[in-house]
Amino acid sequence: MNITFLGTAAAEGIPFPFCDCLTCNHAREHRGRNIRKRQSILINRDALIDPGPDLYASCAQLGMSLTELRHVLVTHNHPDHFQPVNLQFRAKGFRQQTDLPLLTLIAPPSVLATWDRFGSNDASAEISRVPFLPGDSLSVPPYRVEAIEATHIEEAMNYIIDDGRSKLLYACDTGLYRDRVWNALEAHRLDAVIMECTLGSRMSARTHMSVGHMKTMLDRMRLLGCIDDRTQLFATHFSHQQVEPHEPLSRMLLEEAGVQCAYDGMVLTLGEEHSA
Ligand SMILES: O=c1ccn([C@@H]2O[C@H](COP(=O)(O)O)[C@@H](O)[C@H]2O)c(=O)[nH]1
Repeated sequence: MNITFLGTAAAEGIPFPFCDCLTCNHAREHRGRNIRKRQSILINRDALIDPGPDLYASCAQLGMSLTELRHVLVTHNHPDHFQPVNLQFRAKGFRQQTDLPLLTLIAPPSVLATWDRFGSNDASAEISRVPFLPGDSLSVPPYRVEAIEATHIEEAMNYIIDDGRSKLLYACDTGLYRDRVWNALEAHRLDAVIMECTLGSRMSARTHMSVGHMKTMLDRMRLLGCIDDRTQLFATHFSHQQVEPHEPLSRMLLEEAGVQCAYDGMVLTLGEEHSA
């Protein structure tokens, strides 16, 4: 499974244009891995999680097209994770010379309501919708997708994605899992975990993760046998208000939690990593 981080920031991005905190100012001055677009990942070339506000800019910057995209999974109904216009522009009039595969839109009902409220049309966007909720699973070859309940807003989900060779847990956005979620997770042996660490080392909250909470979650996963020393661990979805620039943040995450710090353009081939 190839995974490309299209964006690694929380709602505001880094730098946030309306902010002059140290992290935002450092990013403007030093750029590189300090610049973070809003959170989204591409799996292989055919599955995308969270088509947020920076999707087109990320693809342009990384030289990637989405013409092979077949599955879009949405975690929850927040505007930094789902922007209907990204998919509305799949309509034929906007790409007259290009045929696209039918797209499966896997999303909670609240996201599908947003899709409808923005005047979207499934037929013209060549989309087949699949209402999805925590506890649901389905097969969209080559993937098996399972949703577990996130601790964030109503209907928010994290996804377990299995391509038959490797299994990924995508854990954005969430706070500490509720007890009932661990029963569902227990059955899984994970090759990679991508977990939000919105709050860095500065604070804790119920609906987002700090490095302390991340360690608590990973310790419990280890105890249950979901992860072991071979599992690759990544932190992402950082808030400019809570984290330092990329280098000190990377050091802190590695030292305190044994976790790698994701950056925009990072590519994982489960077991390897190199820049796009
Ligand atoms: O505990 C928190 C929660 C949020 N923030 C900041 O707010 C934005 C938006 O958060 P959402 O919960 O995803 O709506 C987030 O990017 C943080 O910058 C926070 O600092 N602490």
